[in-house]
Amino acid sequence: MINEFPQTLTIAGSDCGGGAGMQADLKTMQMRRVFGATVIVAITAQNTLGVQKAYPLTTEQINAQFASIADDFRIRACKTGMLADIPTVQIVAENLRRYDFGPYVLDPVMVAKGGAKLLADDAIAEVKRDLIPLCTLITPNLPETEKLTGIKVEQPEQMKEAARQLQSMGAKNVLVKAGHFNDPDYATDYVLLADQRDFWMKAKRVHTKRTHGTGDTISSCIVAELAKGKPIEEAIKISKQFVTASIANTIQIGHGHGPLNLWAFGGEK
Ligand SMILES: Nc1ncnc2c1ncn2[C@@H]1O[C@H](COP(=O)(O)OP(=O)(O)O)[C@@H](O)[C@H]1O
Ligand SMILES: Cc1ncc(COP(=O)(O)O)c(N)n1
Repeated sequence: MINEFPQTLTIAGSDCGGGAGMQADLKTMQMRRVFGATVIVAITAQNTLGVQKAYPLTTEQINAQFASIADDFRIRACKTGMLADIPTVQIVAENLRRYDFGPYVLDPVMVAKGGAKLLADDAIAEVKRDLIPLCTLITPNLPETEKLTGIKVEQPEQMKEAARQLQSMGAKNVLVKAGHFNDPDYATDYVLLADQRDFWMKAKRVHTKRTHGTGDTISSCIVAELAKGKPIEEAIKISKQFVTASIANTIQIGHGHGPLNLWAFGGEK
C-alpha cells in the first residue's frame, strides 16, 4: 500500500475551453507526475473570450462522484475550485467531512478573468463557515481576499493583515496571490504558514493577457507536491515557479485571455 502511486482529487467546474477549471488542474497534476481524479460540480461553456453558460450539477450527481472516488482510490491531497452556489458548497463540505482525502487546498474561485461570476454572492458566507475551517491552505486572489475579509488590499501590509484574518477564520496556511496587485514590475505573493512563519514570493510580472487559469494552476500544483509528500513551504515555492514559467512562455491559443503553457516548467520523475 505504501508504494501506491500518488493520487489527487480536484473538486471543481469543467472549462470546455481547456484552460482553467478542472482541465487546468488535471493537466498540471499530469505534468507534476501524480494521478488526478475529478469531482465535477458544474459544467461551463467557456473559451478565452469568456463564460457563455454555466450549469451546476445536482447534489445527487455530486454525491455519486464522491462515493465512486472514495470507494476505490486513496486520495493523498485534494482541492476545490469553482463551487457555483450554496447547495454545492454545502454538499462539498459534507463530503470533505465524510471522507479523508488528505491535505485540502481551498481555491475560493469567485469571478473568471473575463468577469463572469463563478460563485453566487450569497454563497461566500457559506465558504467562510463551512470550508475555511476544513482547509490546510487557502489561496485567494486579491478580489477574493477582499470579499472574504472585508480588508481593501492596496498595500503589501494589507495582504499580511488579511492573511492573519483568514487564519483566525480557521485556515491553517494562507497564500495571498498578487496577480491583481497594482505593481507593473512584479507579481509578489504572500504566504503565512500555520507555524506563523511567513514569506514573500516575488516573480517578474509578465505583460500578457494570457493568464487564463493561473489560480487553478498554482493551487493544483501545490496539491500535486503535497501528494508526493513535500512539506507545504516547498510545495508552495515550487508551484510559484511552475506558474511563473507557464505564464512567461506564452502559447498562442484563442482570441482573449489565453491559457498557460503548462509544459514550460517541466515535470518531475
Ligand atoms: N502577469 C503575471 N505575471 C507573473 N505572474 C502572475 C501574473 N498574473 C498572475 N501571476 C501569478 O499567478 C498566480 C495566480 O495569481 P492570480 O492571477 O492572482 O490568481 P487568480 O487566477 O485566482 O486570479 C500568482 O502566483 C500570481 O502572482
Ligand atoms: C470552471 C472554471 N473554474 C475556474 C475558473 C477561473 O479561472 P480564471 O480566473 O483564470 O479565469 C474558470 N474560468 N472556470
